[in-house]
Amino acid sequence: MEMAELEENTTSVTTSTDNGEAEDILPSPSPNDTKNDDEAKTLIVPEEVKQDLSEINMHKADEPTTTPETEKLPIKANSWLKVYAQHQLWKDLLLSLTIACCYYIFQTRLGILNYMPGVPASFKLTNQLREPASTHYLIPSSPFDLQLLAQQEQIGYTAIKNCQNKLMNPISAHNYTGGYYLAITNQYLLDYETSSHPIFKKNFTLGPESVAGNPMASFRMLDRFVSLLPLLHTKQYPCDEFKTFGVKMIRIIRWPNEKDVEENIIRILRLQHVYNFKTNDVAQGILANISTEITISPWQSYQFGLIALKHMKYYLAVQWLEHAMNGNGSTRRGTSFYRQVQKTLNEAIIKHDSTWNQSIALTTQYHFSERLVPPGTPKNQDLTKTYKVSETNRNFLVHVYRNELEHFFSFEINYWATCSGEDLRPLWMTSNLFCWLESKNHPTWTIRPLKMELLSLEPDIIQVYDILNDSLIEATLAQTRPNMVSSKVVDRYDPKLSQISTTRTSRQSWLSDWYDPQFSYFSKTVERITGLVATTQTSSEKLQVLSYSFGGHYYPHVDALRNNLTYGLENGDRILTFMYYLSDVQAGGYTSFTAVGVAARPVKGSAVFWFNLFTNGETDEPISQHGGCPVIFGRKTAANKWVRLMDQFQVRKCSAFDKDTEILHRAKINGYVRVDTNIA
Ligand SMILES: O=C(O)CCC(=O)C(=O)O
Ligand SMILES: [Fe+2]
Repeated sequence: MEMAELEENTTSVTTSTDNGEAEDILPSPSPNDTKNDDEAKTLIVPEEVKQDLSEINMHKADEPTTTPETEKLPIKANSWLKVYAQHQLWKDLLLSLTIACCYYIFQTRLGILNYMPGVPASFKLTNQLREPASTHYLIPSSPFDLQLLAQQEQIGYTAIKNCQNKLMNPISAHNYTGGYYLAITNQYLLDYETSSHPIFKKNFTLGPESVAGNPMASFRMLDRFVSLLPLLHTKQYPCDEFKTFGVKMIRIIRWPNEKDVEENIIRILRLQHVYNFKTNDVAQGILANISTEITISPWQSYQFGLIALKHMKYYLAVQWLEHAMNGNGSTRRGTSFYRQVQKTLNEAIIKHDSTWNQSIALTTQYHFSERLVPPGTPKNQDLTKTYKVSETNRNFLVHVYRNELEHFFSFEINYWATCSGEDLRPLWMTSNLFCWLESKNHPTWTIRPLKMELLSLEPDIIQVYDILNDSLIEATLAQTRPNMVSSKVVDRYDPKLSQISTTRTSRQSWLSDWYDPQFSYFSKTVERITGLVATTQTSSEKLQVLSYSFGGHYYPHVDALRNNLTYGLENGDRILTFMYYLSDVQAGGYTSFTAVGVAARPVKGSAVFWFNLFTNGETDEPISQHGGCPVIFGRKTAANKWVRLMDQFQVRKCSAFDKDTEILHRAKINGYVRVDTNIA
């Protein structure tokens, strides 16, 4: 399914949601609620609701009305509150407000966290207090969330470490509960000391950030919080310091739950799926040839298998379950754990094989990875041959795709390949690509020419370096960080289906040029580089600032809004995307141009830009299709400036069919300085 970017109509979305919630919570006025029938009548048809009513009746003109009109009326919360106030019905006003508040608290503040095994019931109750919506803690496994958690765990670790000595006292160690707590304490300490601790030891100040940017360390941390720490957070645990830590944790952050662990696993599975990381490597803590030395136990491998199965990544489920059984040789045959894993593995193999379909096999072999088990395949068959076919097949598909033939899976295969750094551009193109110094586009660049790099010809995709300074980046992030919310996408065919989605797992915030003069730099720079109009309110959208943590991605899409063009309809569609990179990324996080066959590397202070529309106004699809590759280590921040079509009528000539980009053309006319070495 094709998704397009949700444009900036968040205010209207929120408003309608608020109204929707409020409808349910307000008591429908009943005669018992009011003092007499006359008053009740006045309430039932309030003046400002009458208008809504007549509108609704207009739409429902043909429907037989069996129930009184007022009962069907979708009355807005604030309408009723106003009515109560106007009529000085203080009791009703108070009641409605109380119900509204309770509803709000239950819906937004209290998560239903029944995931924590071994946590006392009283503890669970307080634990249900979650952060208010719309802070940056909103998404499980978000970097800020994990960072704070990692920072706090330092305190918990010190408390537990002190407690270990107490528990090793011969009297408590021999007592039954003392022995139990000592065992768990030791297990916790070992777990911590083989994951987060070495990271903190390397660099104490950057410790929390490094844990939060490392999928393996984060997973191990969340898993400790969910499966080990609750066992210690009991009345009996002889360690007051740790109890204080637990209570503080609930107050200042929240206690992570199994959903957070699941989200972390999903992100690691996504990394495997896109980058083709081998399960055995991941279990050894190796991602993208970088060894984290943070490993996954057989029990945890089993959890990975279960989550992969739940999310229908059958080939990964099979691999993780196999690993749980024999991966590191420590799982003994015949134990109940072994049998449990075996049972789940059988289930996964059946599901895997039944989804195998010979007719689509050639295009989706990467989905099935190296484990190709079509029904009837003899065991121990040499699969290397089939794997090779898939490589050849992928190159073939790249070719097909470049020739713009419809092919369902090819863009996805190109996405995986380019995200991994493969260059699929044809020779005719790469041999004509170059870098140049641009000094004539605008007087600004006379003294400090722009470093331009052509990533693609027809259409031109250009990356330009060193156009942002660190202080502006800092200011932008500081300004937007508190307002980050999870990004949404809208269904191309049904805009009502806008939702937090798995196709786009970033967080975002909007920043206006008019908020602070320093932020107008982003629009001005677009104008000075592209020659388009971008600094007026109608010519470009506010800056959209994005943040991705590990596993965060944006599945291939086009930025043009087409059918979903509602916000700023009169300004026209998104003619050009100018995307600034506000950070480097430790590993991953490229921007893949699926049809062109190349990915831009995120370099802090650079930007990449391209036209989404032809000069005749139509969407340049699939060529403008692109996606944000999953971040492997670290965090990625970027910012989009979308330029709209209508205000460009004087600067970009319309034509029936002209794919050419003006920027390179103009540079050539200006006599640009060509640099043949790669700037990046
Ligand atoms: O993060 C990226 O590299 C791509 C982001 C993107 O395509 C978008 O926000 O529309
Ligand atoms: Fe995009």
